[in-house]
Amino acid sequence: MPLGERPGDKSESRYCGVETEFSDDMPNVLAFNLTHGSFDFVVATLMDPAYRPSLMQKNGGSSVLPFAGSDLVLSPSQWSSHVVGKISSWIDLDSEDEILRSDSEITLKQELAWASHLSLQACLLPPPKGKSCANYARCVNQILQGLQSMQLWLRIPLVKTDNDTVSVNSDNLDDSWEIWNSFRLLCEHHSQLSVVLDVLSSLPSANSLGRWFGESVRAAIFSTDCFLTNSRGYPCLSKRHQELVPGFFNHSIQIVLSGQSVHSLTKINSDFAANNNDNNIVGVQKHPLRPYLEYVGFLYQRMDPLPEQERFELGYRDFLQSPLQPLMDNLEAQTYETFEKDTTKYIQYQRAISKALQDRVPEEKSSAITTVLMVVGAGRGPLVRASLQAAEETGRRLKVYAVEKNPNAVVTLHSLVKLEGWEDIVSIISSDMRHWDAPEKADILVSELLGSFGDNELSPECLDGAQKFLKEDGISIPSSYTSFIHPVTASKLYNDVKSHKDVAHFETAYVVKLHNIARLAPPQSVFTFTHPNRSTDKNNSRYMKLKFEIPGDTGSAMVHGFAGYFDSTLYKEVHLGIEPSTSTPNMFSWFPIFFPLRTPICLRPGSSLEVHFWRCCSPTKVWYEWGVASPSCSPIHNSNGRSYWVGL
Ligand SMILES: C[S@@+](CC[C@H](N)C(=O)[O-])C[C@H]1O[C@@H](n2cnc3c(N)ncnc32)[C@H](O)[C@@H]1O
Repeated sequence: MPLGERPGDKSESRYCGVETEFSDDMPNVLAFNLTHGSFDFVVATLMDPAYRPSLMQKNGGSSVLPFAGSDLVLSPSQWSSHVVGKISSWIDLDSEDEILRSDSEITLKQELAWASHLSLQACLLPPPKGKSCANYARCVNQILQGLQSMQLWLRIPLVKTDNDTVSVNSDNLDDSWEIWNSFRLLCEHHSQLSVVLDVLSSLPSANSLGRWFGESVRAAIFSTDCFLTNSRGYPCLSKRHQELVPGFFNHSIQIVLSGQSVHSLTKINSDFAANNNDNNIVGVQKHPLRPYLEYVGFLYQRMDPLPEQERFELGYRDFLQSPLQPLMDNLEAQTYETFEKDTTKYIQYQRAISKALQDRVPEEKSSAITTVLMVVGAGRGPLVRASLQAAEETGRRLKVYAVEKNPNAVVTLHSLVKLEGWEDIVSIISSDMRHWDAPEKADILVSELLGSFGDNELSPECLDGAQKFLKEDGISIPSSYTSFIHPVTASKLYNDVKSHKDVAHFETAYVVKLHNIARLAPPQSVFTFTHPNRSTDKNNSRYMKLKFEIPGDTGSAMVHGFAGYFDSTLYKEVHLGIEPSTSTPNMFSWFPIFFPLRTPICLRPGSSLEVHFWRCCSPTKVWYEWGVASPSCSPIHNSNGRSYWVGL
């Protein structure tokens, strides 16, 4: 039984497992923990802990390996849905002791072969014993090469001691993230290798915890030692631990409970019997960890339900999409329909247009002057509608030209004008705005040609062409837009890009609803474009060098790429954008953009990251190039736009 569906959150259930001792009676382990204890799965030791291959040989013992029962004791679906295999915790593949090392390697291989035979979904690997884990990683890496679909979860204690005196490049050996990082680097970021965090009673700083949300963390093990006791004698967590649990749930990290009950069950059991007025319950004791599970369930239930839009977007989380090319391609009806649902965007445009109309025509002349407004890139008409509503709201007279180069959207525009009775006010022009020979000049030019990175759908090039029919003192809405980036840990995105096994995918920017990422520094602005552009030099190429300072208390972190955003000033103080610190609430037209790095770069606490971004233009295309220069150099990505470009 999952921890339950919260009201309004039917799409996402959360599960809670329990770590169990070795038992060769697996049906009983499942009955006790799942049926009686209400856990969803067990993390069960697969092999008798006393087993050592060298002892078996010496004693000439049986060749039957001492696993926890045969495969037949549970059904295949019970094994795969309810059991995570736990690899013997004594193994130490980096021990100085050759016999122990060899025993460990043999046992690891035997246990993982058995787990594959049982079709388990995942196996929990014990934490590396010391700071050096090369031989352990080598052996796991060998196994990963031939593994079908099973996941390997490396157990890592959640430890980072604060050390204010850490200097750049010093080995901060008190940070367990370093062990994980070494291990996964040795295993080349294998996508079937992930982390399980062992949560301890004291927690690292919030900054340092945040790093883990960009890593592939599958579960968090809470030992009963982490729990405090509330005034009624029941287990509860410290405030910081309490805050961590919803963070785990939000990032699809399952909770596993472990250890012996350290809370007196006498009272809890008598409460249990008193609350269950059922004769059959007499003599039935609660599962010793049930109060802990109920507490975790309580923390889950009290989380705020996801807003409707977030629920709708669950399927898009961390899913890479190619950015639209609305200039080169013609958008489909479905895409326009999605845009048109974003009422927030049109409300912002309407506010901007209203202000511009009021500034353009004083109240006393409102019935005498007709403002010429051109919507360039009108799509199926929502900005035409917003313009007409702004005119009505402000009492200004309007003449509208709706310019659109997509012939299919022009069909919709014609039927809309007829349907709404706009024939006298709105003229439809089926043309590319860059080549239209306008019969008169506009007072206001309204467009929405913005991509997730602002200029990436070639708004600058289109508006440079269109501004020839804007009056000298005319207004462009938007009046400017700026792109932003910051470095992120995003191991899922990195692995998804890597799965294509080519350079081209690493040199492509993706639109993605970022979720399981860690933001390593605040965003900084990259390129700004202002309209109308009255300068004589219409060069839209840009170059920017940025330096990000990594906080000293975070610990080291991995950069897998850069998250990109935009903010646009529509008119005066009316803006619209997705840069996290100023983003327009309840607007969903744009997900962020992601620029990957071919090789992730490790950042030390207190160090700085120097990155270079270029916007390059040729007569036929526009593209970005990017590269890191410090702390180490990456190749320049997307040289000459060889992998990713936007067509003019
Ligand atoms: C992002 S959509 C916005 C559509 C509409 N304004 C809205 O808000 O739903 C951009 C529109 O501009 C059109 N467009 C892009 N470049 C254009 C150009 N050079 N000339 C005319 N239309 C263009 C596209 O076909 C598309 O319909």
